[in-house]
Amino acid sequence: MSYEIAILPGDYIGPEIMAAGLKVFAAAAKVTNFNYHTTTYPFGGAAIDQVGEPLPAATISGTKAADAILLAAIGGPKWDQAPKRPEQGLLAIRKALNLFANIRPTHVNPALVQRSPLKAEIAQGTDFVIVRELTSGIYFGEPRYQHAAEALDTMYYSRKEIQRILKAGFELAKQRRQHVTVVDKANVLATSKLWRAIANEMATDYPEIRLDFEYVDAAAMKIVQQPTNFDVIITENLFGDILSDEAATVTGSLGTIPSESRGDSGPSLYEPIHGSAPDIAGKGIADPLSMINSITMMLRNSFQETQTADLIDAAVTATLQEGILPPDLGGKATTQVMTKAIIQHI
Ligand SMILES: NC(=O)c1ccc[n+]([C@@H]2O[C@H](COP(=O)([O-])OP(=O)(O)OC[C@H]3O[C@@H](n4cnc5c(N)ncnc54)[C@H](O)[C@@H]3O)[C@@H](O)[C@H]2O)c1
Ligand SMILES: CC(C)[C@H](C(=O)O)[C@@H](O)C(=O)O
Ligand SMILES: [Mg+2]
Repeated sequence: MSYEIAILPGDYIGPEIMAAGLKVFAAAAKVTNFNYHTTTYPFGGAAIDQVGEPLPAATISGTKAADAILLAAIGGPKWDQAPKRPEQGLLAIRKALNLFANIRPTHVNPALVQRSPLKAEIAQGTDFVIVRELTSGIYFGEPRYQHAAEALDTMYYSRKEIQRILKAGFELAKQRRQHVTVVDKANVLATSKLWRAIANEMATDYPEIRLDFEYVDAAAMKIVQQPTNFDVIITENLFGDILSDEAATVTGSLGTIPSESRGDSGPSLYEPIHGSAPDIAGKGIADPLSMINSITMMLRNSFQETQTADLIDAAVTATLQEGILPPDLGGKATTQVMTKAIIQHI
């Protein structure tokens, strides 16, 4: 049995952290005899440069046929004025593969409590997951236009779209601490009012789950004030985008957080939640942990390969405990030094 993994290195620090992650993966897989095969596809700005299109047809068909997809990050100033931006490719692949549920964990690693910008007593024990709706909402709603005098975006949600993301969140909460917080703006937005109504209906199917609601502005405050109060946050596309960068920072750095984007069937896509970090690209200092953590998330969730994932996780923790940290976590270790140190622990 060998798994087929589609690799999308992307732009700026994307190829740097992808290379690091794949080295760590290969070292661990060798020890556990885990079999896999990778195929690399152009995506994002790199694909615009190669073929004039951020999501080429071959990348769609190759990723669809794979068992899982690893993406590093796309975008950057080089393509900011391009007729089609790399980000359009990212939205398009999420839509093409129906990856409506985006799972973004916020876990404060005990080895990194001191790196959180929050006081240690507030940060420690933080362990929640943001379940972000990924293929609808204001990112995709029609009509949309930009004219010189005015512009329009539309926030749209159908009942079916809300039901399936809420279900994903409730099911996840069943395996965790049975607590769901739906984050919305139901004091203003019609879409949020529908989310609340459907969440309350669905709650009757999940009597074991404690369900509460927070307005997004208050939730943004509570994520830094009492992050341990959350277990599973379910929220719409744009709110989830914003809150997940905030939540990531509580853990010490945006540079460590992975994500899974999944649908009802077909391969999941695993990627760091951060972007292509053009400000540090080419300097060799990108934190590879977000990519490495995306690989362990893939191993656990798509392949049920806990042995290889545990091996990598233990090597990462041992490295951090030795005080080998990248600059975003307050250390001096380059991407290469981090990668070598982690491999030495495998
Ligand atoms: N999924 C994706 O591919 C994705 C996600 C977010 C943003 N983007 C794109 O990335 C580009 C840059 O966006 P941005 O600068 O607003 O956000 P960003 O997430 O790339 O960077 C924000 C800050 O975090 C730092 N950072 C991020 N990842 C890091 C890592 N692994 N190690 C160390 N530091 C890290 C950066 O140096 C920067 O200071 C934009 O084109 C944006 O659209 C892509
Ligand atoms: C690059 C951008 C389109 C993307 C998003 O907003 O979804 C990113 O910020 C993310 O969080 O994956
Ligand atoms: Mg984002």
